[in-house]
Amino acid sequence: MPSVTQSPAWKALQAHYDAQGKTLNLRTLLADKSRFERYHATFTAPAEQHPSILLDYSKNIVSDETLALLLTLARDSHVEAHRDAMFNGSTVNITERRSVLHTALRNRSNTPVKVDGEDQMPLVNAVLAQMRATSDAIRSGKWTGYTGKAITDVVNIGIGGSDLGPVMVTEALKHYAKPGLNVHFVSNVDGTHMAETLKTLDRETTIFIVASKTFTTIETLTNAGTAKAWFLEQANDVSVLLRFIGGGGLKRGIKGCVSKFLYRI
Ligand SMILES: O=P(O)(O)OC[C@H]1O[C@H](O)[C@H](O)[C@@H](O)[C@@H]1O
Repeated sequence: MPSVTQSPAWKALQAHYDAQGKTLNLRTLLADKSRFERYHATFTAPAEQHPSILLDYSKNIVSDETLALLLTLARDSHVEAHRDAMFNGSTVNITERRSVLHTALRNRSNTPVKVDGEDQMPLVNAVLAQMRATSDAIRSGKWTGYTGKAITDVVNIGIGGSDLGPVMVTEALKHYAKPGLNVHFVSNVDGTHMAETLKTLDRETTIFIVASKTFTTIETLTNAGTAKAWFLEQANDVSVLLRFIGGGGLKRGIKGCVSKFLYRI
């Protein structure tokens, strides 16, 4: 594949930067009172009347010409075709030779997303419903710890994307969190991270989530093993199955976790 920096669109953008871009000044750009009108976009959800998301890109150091050249570069690089391929379930993850279906997870319109001719939406909706049922059961106190006490602490064990995603969602939805239900994240394989977290927890009121796409990640498996050993110091072998929820590749799963508590991601 030819390098993007050799393309005419890139060269035109570079020439524009050398001639004018370097000296563009935000104060001068913002003096144009109609700039915001041209440099913003809004999103209105299908069921809503008013926009709920505003993207204001007027504060970027770009002129109309820069923007036009950037868009030409994006079009010439087939960004739109790549975007469409991602949304329709094509194999865009070329290293793992698979589609990336995070877009399907957010597809509330439910339009079919097909992989090898098979619509993935029923599976996505089933897992979302399963997750809703689990979180409702924990929040309402229907699911208790192994001695019957309500859950007070949830520990997410995962690293990389399997840590950052849950952390981000928890931060973003903090407002809706249930008071008294604490969430912890253990990602570091350095034993101190798990040890310091466990120090504050009660086995009778703690539940663990093991998040992993592959279930081969050594840090995650090591930390899950440590947590399991800690749990079994007091609980019995059967109850551990119910206190660990695995998220990730269904096929591999996690030792000591029944399939009912595995969530296919
Ligand atoms: O979700 P997992 O398969 O356990 O992988 C967790 C993480 O492992 C490594 O750190 C990779 O570099 C990350 O990209 C990945 O998110």
